[in-house]
Amino acid sequence: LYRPKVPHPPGPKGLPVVGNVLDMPSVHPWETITKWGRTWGDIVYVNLLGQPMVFLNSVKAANDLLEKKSLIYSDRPSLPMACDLVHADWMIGLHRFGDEHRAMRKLAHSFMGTRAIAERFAPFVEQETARFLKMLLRKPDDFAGLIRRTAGAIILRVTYGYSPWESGDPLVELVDKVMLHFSIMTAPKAFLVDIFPILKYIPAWFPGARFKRLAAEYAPGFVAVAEVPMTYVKEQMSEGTAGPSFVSGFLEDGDLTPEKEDVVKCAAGSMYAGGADTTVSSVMTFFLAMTLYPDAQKKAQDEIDALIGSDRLPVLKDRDRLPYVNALVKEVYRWHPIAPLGLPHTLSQDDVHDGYFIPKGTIVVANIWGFLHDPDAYKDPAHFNPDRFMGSKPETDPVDVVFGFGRRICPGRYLAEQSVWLSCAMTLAAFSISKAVRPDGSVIEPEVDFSSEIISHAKPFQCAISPRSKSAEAIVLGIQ
Ligand code: HEM
Repeated sequence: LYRPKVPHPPGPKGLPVVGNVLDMPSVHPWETITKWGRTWGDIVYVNLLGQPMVFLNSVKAANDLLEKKSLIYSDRPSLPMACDLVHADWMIGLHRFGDEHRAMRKLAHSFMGTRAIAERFAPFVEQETARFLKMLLRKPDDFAGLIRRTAGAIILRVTYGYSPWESGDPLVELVDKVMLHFSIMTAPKAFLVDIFPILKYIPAWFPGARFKRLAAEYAPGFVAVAEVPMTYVKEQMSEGTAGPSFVSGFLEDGDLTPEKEDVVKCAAGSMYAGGADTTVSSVMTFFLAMTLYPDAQKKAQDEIDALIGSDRLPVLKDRDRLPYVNALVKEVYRWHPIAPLGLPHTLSQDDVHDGYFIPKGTIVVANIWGFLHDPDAYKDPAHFNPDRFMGSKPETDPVDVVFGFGRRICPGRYLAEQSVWLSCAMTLAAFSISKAVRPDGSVIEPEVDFSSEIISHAKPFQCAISPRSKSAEAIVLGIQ
């Protein structure tokens, strides 16, 4: 039968066998992919050691493939290290597309899948964020640790009814370790076994099989992150002391089968892991931006003073009343999206799109950073400027893309939006953030750089954090 040859989408020409491996930088790959977009167009095709990959360089291309054709563009890559050796693929984010994934997402959706449902969490988010301010007053230099603890506290409270300790909490530390390993394992072709899957069968003592020993080291954390908090809820329930939570709500159901309990455990563990490291990155970016852009900070504080007053802290109900603060939070998401390349999707059957052939198994990556730094959509994109979202012709809302696409869109987005907004608004109301100063009076310029992992973080930086006024300090001291 005659079949006309349909070409792959255009892309940089690679070398025989290894393909484009040498073209793919490990530092800030989104910048190179954006350049490829300028040369090759919205859909760029590359081959990494025989693995076809497609990079989407416009919101339209991401919507056309990942939203409109989401039935076939919603699988995840099979990662031999993460999935076959560490067995981390019980997590929603790594789980193959199909009935189990759908069942976990359904549970997560019923728990936090709409803005209205997520609003039930407002009291927890407000209480934990207010506690964050109180701890920040005492330990301003530990702002990074306190941001991490607060994200952990919010997700652990809503998912398991667990309140972590102020520092050194075992569950916060456990999930941090697990997410570090998650980042390492999800870097493209991070381990030899990801390039040559057959290697998963060699014994751990074999020369070059370091990945096997690492897999054995990582695996228990991925079991514990699902089991330990689940056991905690069960113990609390048997003692009659369990607070309301996602897990206790389901465990109270008399008809719970062991299979359904397993789905609850995996969905809960996925939310706990997904919520631990993500909002942290956005709030750190907020602190960095406030250190560097005092005018934006002052404008937001003036708005809070004028519209909320200085005798109380903003709460989630104030969101619609603070347009500049809202614009500033949007700019935090845009300036540095926490997942610059989202999470990779995988195509589950051959597709022909716009005259190009994309084979089954292609890894499809949305260049979210590129969308949000496109000079045609955002004027002077490297500059942190909340005003771009004000006025009668605001630039496009980054929230439309930062949480991903289609049937894989972030299930925690409404909780995330609440947490990030409140951390920014409450911090702005109570504190002033500026560049740190050395004992000799010289100013410490923070380095503006972000890590290149799948969840990208601002590199550690210093800033000075102090209460804005005596009355702000008194309000923070009065927090319970
Ligand atoms: C600023 C905060 C956050 C951002 C920007 C963010 C962004 C994302 C993105 C881009 C994806 C990949 C979507 C795709 O594949 O197209 C994702 C997936 C996911 N997120 Fe979030 N996220 C955030 C916070 C959270 C929180 C707080 C939770 C948990 C409560 C969470 C849980 C998850 C899970 C479980 C997945 C995997 C979904 C799947 O594969 O079906 N995220 N997120």
